[in-house]
Amino acid sequence: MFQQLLQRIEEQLLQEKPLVVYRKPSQKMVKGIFQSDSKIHYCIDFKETGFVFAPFNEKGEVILIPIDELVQSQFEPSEHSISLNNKSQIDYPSTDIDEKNFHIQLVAKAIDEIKKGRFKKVVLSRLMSATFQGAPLQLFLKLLNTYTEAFCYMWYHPKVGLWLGATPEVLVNIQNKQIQTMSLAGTQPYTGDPDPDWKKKEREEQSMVTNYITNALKSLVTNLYISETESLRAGSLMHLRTKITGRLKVLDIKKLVKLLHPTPAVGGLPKSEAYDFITANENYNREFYTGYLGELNFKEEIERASSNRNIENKAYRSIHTKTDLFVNLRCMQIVGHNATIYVGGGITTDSIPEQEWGETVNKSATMLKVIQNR
Ligand SMILES: C=C(O[C@@H]1C=C(C(=O)O)C=C[C@H]1O)C(=O)O
Repeated sequence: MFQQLLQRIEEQLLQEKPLVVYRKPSQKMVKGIFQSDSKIHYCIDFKETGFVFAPFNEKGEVILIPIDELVQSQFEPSEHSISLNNKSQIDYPSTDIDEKNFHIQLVAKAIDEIKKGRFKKVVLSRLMSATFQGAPLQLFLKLLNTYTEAFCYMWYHPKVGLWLGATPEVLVNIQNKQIQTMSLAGTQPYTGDPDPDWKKKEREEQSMVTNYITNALKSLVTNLYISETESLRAGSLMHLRTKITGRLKVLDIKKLVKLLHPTPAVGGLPKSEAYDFITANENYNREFYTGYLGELNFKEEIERASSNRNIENKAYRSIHTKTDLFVNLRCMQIVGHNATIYVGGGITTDSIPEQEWGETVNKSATMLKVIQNR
């Protein structure tokens, strides 16, 4: 069965038609969505059904792959999955000294602006290049094997390109009017401790994200619930996560997504000042990195056991509409045998530029491990 899905993906790529193949965190089901033509469809009012792929730029167009054909199959991660603990195994591509200096100076400039009061937090990123052997589909299989707790995907559109990723971050899950989101920020390498100590800088940086999201949601939801903050492992990294749930007063996905994206976990705070700083200073276009992607308005049939209401003792079914969107992190764009890997980190007044550089190097390991089959 899984073999059939792989064949269908290869066929679609050969025909240069749009597709997305993905697996949600902690699930075994891999879904492939195949578009029957090569057009670019856009998501306009978020009432459409399909797989969305949105850029970081809020004003940029959101691409939609309609569900012309859906093929799904269970995937069993193989026993030979890649080890996530051994940092020394990675061969980091040599960096140009200018590249490193540029990032360090960029972080220093942001810290200055924070001290001047222009904004409180900004997420700064960079790209790096690496070459790989084999086919992109091989890389996707390695992602599935390695990052079982992440949302793993391969997305392709002949007019846009090919992207792969394994993200730990949910933008929002919506089922009927019930929503779940998260504030994810703060990073340290995973050393084997599932609940490490966190410094004040990381705690503050993450709580800024939690506060932003809860304030943004206040007017839209009832029953707002904020969980305890916990450590979350994402491959060879640890983050701080707080889950936030609520019930929408009115189901308006467009409004909700507009409010959440980009969260201060990938943009900054205040939103527009941080955004302006990023676009004026980062020196490259993030495109779909730190955008979002996932299922929009998928119909899901839920079968429930018989109840008193069900006299004939049949299971009864109900149709739910579900939206599951993820933030596009730990991702790369593929052209031929070259991968462009995108990495960033949150800057606050307590940031140390050299360490922020190191954090982007650590984050690049997520994709490099897969590229290098380490
Ligand atoms: C921006 C990235 O990650 C985000 C930034 C984090 C941080 O600043 O600690 C942590 C998780 C993500 O919300 C990235 O992975 O490129």
